[in-house]
Amino acid sequence: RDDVAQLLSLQKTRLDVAAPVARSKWNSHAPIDDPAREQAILDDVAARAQQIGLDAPWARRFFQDQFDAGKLVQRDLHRQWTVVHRPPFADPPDLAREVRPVLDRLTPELLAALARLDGRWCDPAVKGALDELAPAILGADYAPAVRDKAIGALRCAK
Ligand SMILES: O=C(O)C(=O)C[C@]1(C(=O)O)C=C[C@@H](O)C=C1
Repeated sequence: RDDVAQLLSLQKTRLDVAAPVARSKWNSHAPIDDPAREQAILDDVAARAQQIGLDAPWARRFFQDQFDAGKLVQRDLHRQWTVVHRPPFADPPDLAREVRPVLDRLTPELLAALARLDGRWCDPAVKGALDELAPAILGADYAPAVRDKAIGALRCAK
């Protein structure tokens, strides 16, 4: 249960970075989707996963889900700001120097949390903890669609 809580908290911390990314891109007009950046993270994830004995294709899928969940958050914010004709932010965060390093620090922490759970997604205790804690930890601030996207790879496949 503690391992699940820790994983979900790290996922929440990563999702919380979507808002500063969105503010930076609102000012710079950079597209929300950055496939080259995603590819670079996924290649790093696959290499690190192998080193710690995690299934690399599965780890990629998990991180793709984290990108997609974050992009739902970014798009929703941009939609709201478009509706109200929001002017540029006065003090936007610097994407490369301030925001992406936060995401990069979370990558090995997330992988370690995943490795601790060791693929036990069908273990009743893990399933129960996920069902109970995902709404509490992720659902506190994020819509069900965001939460479900973020935990897609953690669901028992049986
Ligand atoms: O770094 C960015 O530009 C982001 O928008 C963040 C992020 C991510 O979650 O890591 C999400 C979407 C982009 O396609 C690339 C990466």
